[in-house]
Amino acid sequence: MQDRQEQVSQVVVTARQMRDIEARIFAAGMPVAALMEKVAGLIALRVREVRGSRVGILVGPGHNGGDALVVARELHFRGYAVWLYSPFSKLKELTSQHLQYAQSLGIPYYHEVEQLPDCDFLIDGLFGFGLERLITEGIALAINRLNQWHKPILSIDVPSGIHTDTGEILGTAIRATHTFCLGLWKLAFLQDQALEYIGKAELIDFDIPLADVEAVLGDAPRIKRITPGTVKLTLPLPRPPVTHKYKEGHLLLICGSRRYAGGAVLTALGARASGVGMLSIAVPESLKPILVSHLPEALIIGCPETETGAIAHLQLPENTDLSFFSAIACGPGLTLDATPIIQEVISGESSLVLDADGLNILAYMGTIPTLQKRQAPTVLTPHTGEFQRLFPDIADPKHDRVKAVQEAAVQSGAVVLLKGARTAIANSQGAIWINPESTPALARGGSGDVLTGLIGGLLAQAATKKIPVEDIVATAAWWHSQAGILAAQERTELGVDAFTLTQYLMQVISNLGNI
Ligand SMILES: NC(=O)C1=CN([C@@H]2O[C@H](COP(=O)(O)OP(=O)(O)OC[C@H]3O[C@@H](n4cnc5c(N)ncnc54)[C@H](OP(=O)(O)O)[C@@H]3O)[C@@H](O)[C@H]2O)[C@@H](O)CC1
Ligand SMILES: Nc1ncnc2c1ncn2[C@@H]1O[C@H](COP(=O)(O)OP(=O)(O)O)[C@@H](O)[C@H]1O
Ligand SMILES: [K+]
Repeated sequence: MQDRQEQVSQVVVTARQMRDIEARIFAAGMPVAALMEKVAGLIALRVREVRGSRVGILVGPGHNGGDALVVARELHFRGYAVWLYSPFSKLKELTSQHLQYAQSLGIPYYHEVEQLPDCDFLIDGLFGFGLERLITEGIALAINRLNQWHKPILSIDVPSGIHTDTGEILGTAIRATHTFCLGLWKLAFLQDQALEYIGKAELIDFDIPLADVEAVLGDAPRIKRITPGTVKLTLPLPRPPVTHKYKEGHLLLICGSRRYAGGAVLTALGARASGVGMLSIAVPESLKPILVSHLPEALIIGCPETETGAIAHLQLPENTDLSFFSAIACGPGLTLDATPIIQEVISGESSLVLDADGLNILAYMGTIPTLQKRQAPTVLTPHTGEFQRLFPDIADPKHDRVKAVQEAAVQSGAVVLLKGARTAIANSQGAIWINPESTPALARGGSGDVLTGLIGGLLAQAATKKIPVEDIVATAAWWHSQAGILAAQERTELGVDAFTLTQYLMQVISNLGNI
């Protein structure tokens, strides 16, 4: 049984779902004003840990503005110098009452941003999850001006101007340095396009009953955050005391070309870190010595080469065919000349991960519909460019990455992992995992190859276990980015080349503690 904190940390909601959850709480008897008081009281406690005592408070027309006013009042009583800014003449009733009281306490109130005195930081309560329309005119100008002050801005719930679900910028938006997400993680926090505006994200848990969350989310496919808790349930640890190498999975990697030898090595090192029982690596014959020198434990299968140095066709050892392997990962460094290989592995019956040129060949051949017919699981791991080539009829993932990856998984019948700052994974039933933490240190050639090997290795080890494939892919994505984070902490964001990344993978698991 997971504890409350762990369960809450996995939940992701849309604005609509949040509103429905709150409606149940109010219907059960919790007064709206009492909830606002509780939530804003928790925010005020957090704000008091921030350095500075002169605070500008941005007040919107809805309950986000109400939250801000409760925070303003609390800071005022704690001795802070507090100034209010609100360009709105019409406020919701509860918000209006809080404004009236704040004014009665003598807290100054301005209608123009220029009137705000110099302050140490700002608190943004202009709009929360109720914002649905574009921000225009005076308010947009005010937000742009406030951003230009380059003061720390602490946003309440979401940075004002960000769409709570898609993370789109609705006209303009507050560039927060810190955002306190209230109650449950909103989807925007996991959408790449919102990240620059959110700053450091923190969840303020205000005791939403999990029964209400369950009632609203129901049985529909969920969007979930990947957490250490979910990862621990999926890792192939502890190993059974009695086992042997073939029981711990046999992964076949098919990768590399004369032009791209390094990709094969990186994929293989990612696979090695997964702990897979047996690793076989099919490469063009001329790459064999490099692979042997990097991975003496692996079985290197040298294959005949095309004139350009790509694998011409697979030449597996005697008495071996593709069904011999628990999983196959295929693609990094292949070049487009390896097209027949992709046709062969798709028609095979092993779990299959396709990446890089594997995906490009797939796009070129237009074989997405045939993936639906595969009996064994297929995992596709595109970055945005590969995604667009593979799924040209799906709306640009830049607008809503989560929706895009969901559609792709449904369309292809595969588990699709869309790479990015917040990597998203979907299965064909529409369920989604999102990796909530990563580092731009990974935006570097070759780091995706490492991920492919890691996914392949975990898939091979899970072949005989009943773990959903998307859970395994999610675990690999989390593991990969945590290694990046760890490496960046020690070596800065410039110090995480893909080889170095592979050297940090094991430490992530040992840091996880007892499993
Ligand atoms: N429910 C609760 O009890 C709890 C809620 N909590 C807090 O409440 C927040 C949600 O509050 P909310 O629903 O009042 O919406 P909010 O985000 O403040 O703004 C909507 C207002 O903005 C207006 N507006 C919209 N677009 C506009 C535009 N472009 N330009 C100008 N105006 C525009 C819109 O007007 P309308 O569209 O109706 O004309 C409406 O008046 C939530 O994020 C959290 O902080 C917490 O305290 C926990 C308890
Ligand atoms: N800004 C970023 N923040 C976090 N992770 C990133 C960022 N940019 C890229 N990544 C991660 O780095 C990896 C890059 O993979 P990919 O584009 O396939 O590179 P390559 O093909 O060169 O190996 C992916 O796992 C992706 O999620
Ligand atoms: K806000």
